[in-house]
Amino acid sequence: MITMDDIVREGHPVLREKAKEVSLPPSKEDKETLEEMLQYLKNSQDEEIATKYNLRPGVGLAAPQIGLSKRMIAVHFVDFNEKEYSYGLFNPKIVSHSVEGTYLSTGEGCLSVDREVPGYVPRYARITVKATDLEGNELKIRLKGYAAIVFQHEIDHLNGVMFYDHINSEEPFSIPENASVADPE
Ligand SMILES: CC(C)(C)[C@H](NC(=O)Nc1cc(F)cc(F)c1)C(=O)N(CC(=O)NO)CC1CCCC1
Ligand SMILES: [Zn+2]
Repeated sequence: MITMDDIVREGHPVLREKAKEVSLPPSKEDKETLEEMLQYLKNSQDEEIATKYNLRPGVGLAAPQIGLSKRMIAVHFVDFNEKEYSYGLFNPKIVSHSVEGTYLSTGEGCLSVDREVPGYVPRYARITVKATDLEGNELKIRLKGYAAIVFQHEIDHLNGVMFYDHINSEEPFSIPENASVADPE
């Protein structure tokens, strides 16, 4: 099982690499790794297991965060409107996005970053993602709000981008005027 010991922290070069496409159909090994990434998120959100294995509760994980420079991400969360998202995805790609922006009023953190980095992280408010799931289905997923933020955060990891790269260093709590907060009303 994946534990916090398997999660690389900022400073590790793999977090700044552009991850490689996974050749499809995926090898048994790639499929198992992606399943383990999804299982980490489920375990981390289970009070008992998270406590027993000292797991930081996560909503998303990208393969580079376990030292694997491959275009694979896992997400597992419920959004502000109680909609559930649970996916293991190969080669996710943002194929279109809104002009409007969004951000979390709490800012963002990262399983690979053991410190608080204050500031708003501007994201696209709506995105359409194409990817292949664990069953080999080609998906086209339209996302908005918190879900759009999580997917953008994870896909950024595949391109060597960390959330704080988006924070305005002069004015960390400034946001583009066409951005609205993603938090629940
Ligand atoms: C870094 C961390 C603070 C752990 C963040 N979790 C989070 O924002 N909230 C959360 C997590 C739960 F499991 C259950 C719950 F109710 C709330 C997170 O998982 N990530 C994923 C990550 O680091 N991926 O690489 C960071 C989030 C910041 C915005 C989107 C993802
Ligand atoms: Zn992260």
